[in-house]
Amino acid sequence: MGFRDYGGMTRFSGKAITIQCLETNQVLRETLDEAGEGRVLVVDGQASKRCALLGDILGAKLHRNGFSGIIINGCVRDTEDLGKLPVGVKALNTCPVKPGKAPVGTKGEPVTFAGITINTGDWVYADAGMFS
Ligand SMILES: O=C([O-])CC(=O)C(=O)O
Ligand SMILES: [Mg+2]
Repeated sequence: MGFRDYGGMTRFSGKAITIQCLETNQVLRETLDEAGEGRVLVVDGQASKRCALLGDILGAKLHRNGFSGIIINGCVRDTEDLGKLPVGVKALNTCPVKPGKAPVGTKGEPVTFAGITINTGDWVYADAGMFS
């Protein structure tokens, strides 16, 4: 599936919180305002490479609010800054295009990509070999 590491940590773990969205990251933005409590965001962006769902600003919030990391079936941007954060960020690729802001998507529903289904509350253990 070709997931790559863009965060400062390649090993991270925590309880999953699942999101599905397509080329818009408003549901992700709102979720990042919660207390992370070591959780891992698992975002099914449906493998779109047309825009990035996370960049330096949301990445900083991910760290500040106490999430362990994020796994995105989609793209990120601002990767130089993401790499300085002590959180995990796995994504398919980079894309310079910003996402839409429409509040469209699901949160807390099971997501399926890379051949596995992840539910909110599942424990996720990520390392450098994950999904590669
Ligand atoms: O614009 C966005 O939503 C993504 C982004 O670049 C950031 O989080 O810095
Ligand atoms: Mg940015």
